[in-house]
Amino acid sequence: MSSCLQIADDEQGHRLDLFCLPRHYEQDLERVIIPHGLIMDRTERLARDIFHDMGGHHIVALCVLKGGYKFFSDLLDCIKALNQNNDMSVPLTVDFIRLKSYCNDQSTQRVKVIDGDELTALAGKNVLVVEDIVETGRTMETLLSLLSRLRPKMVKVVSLLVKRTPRSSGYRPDYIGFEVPDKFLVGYALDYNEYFRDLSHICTLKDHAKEKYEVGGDREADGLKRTEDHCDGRPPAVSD
Ligand SMILES: O=P(O)(O)OC[C@H]1O[C@H](OP(=O)(O)OP(=O)(O)O)[C@H](O)[C@@H]1O
Ligand SMILES: Nc1nc2[nH]cnc2c(=O)[nH]1
Repeated sequence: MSSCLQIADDEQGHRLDLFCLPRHYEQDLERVIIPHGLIMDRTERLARDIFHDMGGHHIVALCVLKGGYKFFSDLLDCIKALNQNNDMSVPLTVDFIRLKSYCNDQSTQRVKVIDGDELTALAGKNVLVVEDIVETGRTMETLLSLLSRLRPKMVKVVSLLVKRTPRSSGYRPDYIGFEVPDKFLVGYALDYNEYFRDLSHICTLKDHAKEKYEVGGDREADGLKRTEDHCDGRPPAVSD
């Protein structure tokens, strides 16, 4: 089983005033759960593991947008650094796919392919899928089934985060950065209705922030379908 850094369920995280944070989110955040520096340190090690396991062959790194873009960029920078400083090196090319299933802090249970490159180029290739978080596992299982039809030579998945949750299908990526408690996380490109991607640390949200940036109004009364209809990838307007 892939080893990873465990963030315990009773981990309280860190006080906000110990870190630099954007002023526009100061009232919305609860705690810093994973500081940016720790993300970078763990990413460096994941890059080394991937380089040793997959090195020697051309890798197509497939970024799962939007949430995966920061981790993808930092992970590839680390692999590039290894390429420059080792006798062995691995040619890297990149591809992108955009998948969406979350609205507010819940899965709509339908994974939509919004857009992406023509992925037929993945046939016969060693593919490294780069994802920010696995929660239910639905997004990754949908993508892996889509990829299998393209007949790649090999597919490995790296996810920065895996959530410990009873909602999980049991799916585990090949490489995992951190295993995290069952809390909704934002920052480092993880969003809440498109906000908070512009935050460096991974944080929890205050309850009032979930209401402030909510899409679709009263979720209890509206039900899942209406909420899903309102989540079109455009950030809701919020007053300061
Ligand atoms: O394991 P799951 O329960 O399927 O959840 C994981 C997915 O949820 C998020 O995507 P989201 O739908 O929020 O789109 P985004 O990447 O544009 O933020 C995240 O980026 C993963 O792709
Ligand atoms: N931003 C964000 N997206 C998710 N998708 C699945 N789980 C999460 C989460 O905790 N935060």
